[in-house]
Amino acid sequence: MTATTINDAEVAKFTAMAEEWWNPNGKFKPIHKFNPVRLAYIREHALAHFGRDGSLLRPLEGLTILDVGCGGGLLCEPLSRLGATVTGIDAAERNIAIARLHAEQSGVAVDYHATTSEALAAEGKTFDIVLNMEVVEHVDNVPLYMKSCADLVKPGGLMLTATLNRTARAYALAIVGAEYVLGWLPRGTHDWKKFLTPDEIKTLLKRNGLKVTGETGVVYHPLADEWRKSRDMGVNYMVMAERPAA
Ligand SMILES: C[S@@+](CC[C@H](N)C(=O)[O-])C[C@H]1O[C@@H](n2cnc3c(N)ncnc32)[C@H](O)[C@@H]1O
Ligand SMILES: [Mg+2]
Repeated sequence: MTATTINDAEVAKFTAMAEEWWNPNGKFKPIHKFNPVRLAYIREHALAHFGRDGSLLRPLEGLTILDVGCGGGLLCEPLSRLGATVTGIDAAERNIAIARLHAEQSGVAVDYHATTSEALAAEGKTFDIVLNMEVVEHVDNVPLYMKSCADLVKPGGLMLTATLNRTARAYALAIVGAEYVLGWLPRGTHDWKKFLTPDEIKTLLKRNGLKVTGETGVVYHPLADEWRKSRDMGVNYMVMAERPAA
């Protein structure tokens, strides 16, 4: 049997929620709220890394982006609007169907496929930027997942990872708080044991030939009802890495 990163129960869970992706007040409300800060992070680092002029209408023109575990395409669409050539993949076929329909209705070009990072890496595909946003805590075989995501990064390219830290605070906020007290997320969305610390993520990136070049925490500000970057990586965080040019 070939090794897979697919956890059937996780993929079934996301399949069951697929109709909700583009509802800003639905089950993915936290991701909608979270989207501006991570889009800004991706945009800022893509511009800096590839020497692009942010004042242009489509500053990412000519760059290829792969969004692994793209869900309904909440990142794919705005990145395509910024000019990038975007491919979105997800293990849940239903997500891909919803993402395709929405992109079509919005008049945005995104190349969507129901597949996995390991399948795409086996084909030898590579991209300027690989996004790994809120997925690693939902997969099986994390080493294979991180290796295949890293293999998909071109020499000189970037990989951005966002996930949840395995701390007591993340348990209190992301699981007890978000799922049970506030009801922001359906109960059972996250399994604390599957969370990875920034050091574990960085070790996996380095092991697969990437150089870690940045990291930030992301924290919710209740009064502003807004997520912002922070030095505090204790709950939500993002890590940036690059594959040295060949
Ligand atoms: C929390 S959602 C994040 C969606 C998207 N990246 C975002 O942040 O808007 C996790 C996504 O990963 C997908 N997924 C789970 N396991 C996967 C795997 N092994 N390979 C690819 N996608 C997977 C799920 O179907 C789901 O759409
Ligand atoms: Mg998650």
